[in-house]
Amino acid sequence: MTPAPSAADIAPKTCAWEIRATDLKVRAGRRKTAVDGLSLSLGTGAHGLLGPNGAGKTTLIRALATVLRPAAGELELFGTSVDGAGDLRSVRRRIGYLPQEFGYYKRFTVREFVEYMAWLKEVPKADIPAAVQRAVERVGLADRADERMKALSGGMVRRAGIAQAIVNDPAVLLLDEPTVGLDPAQRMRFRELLQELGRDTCVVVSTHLVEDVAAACSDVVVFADGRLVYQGTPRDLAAAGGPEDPGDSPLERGYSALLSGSGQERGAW
Ligand SMILES: Nc1ncnc2c1ncn2[C@@H]1O[C@H](COP(=O)(O)OP(=O)(O)OP(=O)(O)O)[C@@H](O)[C@H]1O
Repeated sequence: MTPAPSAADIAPKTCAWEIRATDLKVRAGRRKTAVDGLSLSLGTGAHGLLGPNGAGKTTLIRALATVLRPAAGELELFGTSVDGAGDLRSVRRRIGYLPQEFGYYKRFTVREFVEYMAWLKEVPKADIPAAVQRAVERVGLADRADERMKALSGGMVRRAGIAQAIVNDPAVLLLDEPTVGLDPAQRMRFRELLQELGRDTCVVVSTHLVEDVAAACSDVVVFADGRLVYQGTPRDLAAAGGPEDPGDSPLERGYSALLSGSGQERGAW
């Protein structure tokens, strides 16, 4: 008789890196290779993804969310290859994703929207009400949870988007420009949430706001023209800049110095 599987056999595989890309290429549209030979390993922590317009950040995040399939190279999430050949359901259950633009039914209340996303993520039915309540509380929307989505301001809609991304307690959380439209107080609160989430989650946050990265991320990934330009601590990135580099803060100057070294002009039109 075959022995029953042990708890270790059926527990989710633990791995040093939640995300591992090796010479990864991803296309945006038919022709453009927007991620062009990326090798990168990311574990638990808040990783700030910086790069100029068109660098390939959104394309990378879409590949990590398993929305886009790699064109070449290897991408592993939780040690499982996501080349499109296998069943990705168990991987997707462990991902939270806030796209730059996300769809929702305007007549849904915030609670209904987040509940719906929890159901799509296959959160066990009995756990959904508490998971939704916790998610809306974490983004400061508990008092608006029973209002319809169409009655919310742009910043509140984005906070509802963050709530749906965290409702399944993801092991990998992907946030594409999450602070767009947030007022200063909410941005501060978001930074705290990011720090909190980064303690036990692999968070990748794409942003143009270098200060958000400085305040909330333990690791910075700079991406330009589909390629990795830098990965390291915010402190080391700041040290790469000098007084002659453009920017309002040491980190911005370090970022500018790196981009000009890689042939990119930060902020050039
Ligand atoms: N559907 C598409 N068809 C063709 N090219 C595309 C498509 N989507 C994106 N691109 C191109 O791929 C490159 C990377 O785009 P992407 O949106 O990933 O960059 P990004 O770093 O997120 O930019 P931004 O900071 O402006 O949001 C750009 O050159 C863009 O023009």
